[in-house]
Amino acid sequence: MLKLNNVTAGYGSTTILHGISLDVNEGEIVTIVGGNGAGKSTTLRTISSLINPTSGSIEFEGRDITKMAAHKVVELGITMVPEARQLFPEMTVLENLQMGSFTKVARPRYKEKLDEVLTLFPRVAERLSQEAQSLSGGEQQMVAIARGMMSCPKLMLFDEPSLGLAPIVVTQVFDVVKKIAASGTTVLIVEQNVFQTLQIADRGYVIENGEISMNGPAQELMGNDHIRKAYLGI
Ligand SMILES: Nc1ncnc2c1ncn2[C@@H]1O[C@H](COP(=O)(O)OP(=O)(O)OP(=O)(O)O)[C@@H](O)[C@H]1O
Repeated sequence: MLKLNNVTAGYGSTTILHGISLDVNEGEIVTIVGGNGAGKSTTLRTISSLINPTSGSIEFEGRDITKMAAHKVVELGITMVPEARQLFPEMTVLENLQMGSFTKVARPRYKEKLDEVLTLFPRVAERLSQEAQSLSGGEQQMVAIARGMMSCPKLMLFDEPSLGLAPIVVTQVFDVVKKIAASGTTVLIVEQNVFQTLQIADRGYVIENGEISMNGPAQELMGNDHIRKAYLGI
């Protein structure tokens, strides 16, 4: 479904990703794990076309999206749930959800998707008229995920959805990601919370200093000595 071939990218003259290659197959949950500053968010920004690769290519459903404008990538069915939520703080929860359904594909399905996300997130349903900035961190994360779902994505990119949340909320977030995948949306998730992410993922890639240092089935990575020492603290 998604294929990165030897992608190099960065900011200005600073190269952050040094030839990243990875695949995501339809129906999978794939994770990219790694420490601070390894290049996880940069990888997602590059897939979303917020950053253009300096070399290499990106394909989605057989189509070359390497140089496509970001809004066209969303139209094709790739939606990112950004790090730190990035809601529109002074808009209500409902207005934030409406912002998610601006695409051609999503507009006619607005009502159906709204019902779906409000069933999945009953706490969000209770807070539709509240300003987004007045929600708790966990509630904001749920709204950010719900807003992403409103665009009817085929592939959802999650950028550290567990960041800064209490452990019980982190577990709820991972449960929601699993449900989204079970309902047919393919998931690529980047996380520092290596243990819980590998538990829900089918496959994983480890990124270190902008390079993929290891990849394989999630269960296998969880048993790997280097990963256990470096990321799981075992
Ligand atoms: N807008 C930017 N301009 C310049 N450098 C940036 C920018 N955004 C990120 N970087 C740099 O790119 C490197 C990789 O950052 P990135 O956000 O991709 O890492 P990450 O793996 O997601 O880390 P974290 O888990 O800490 O968010 C870091 O050294 C960071 O300082």
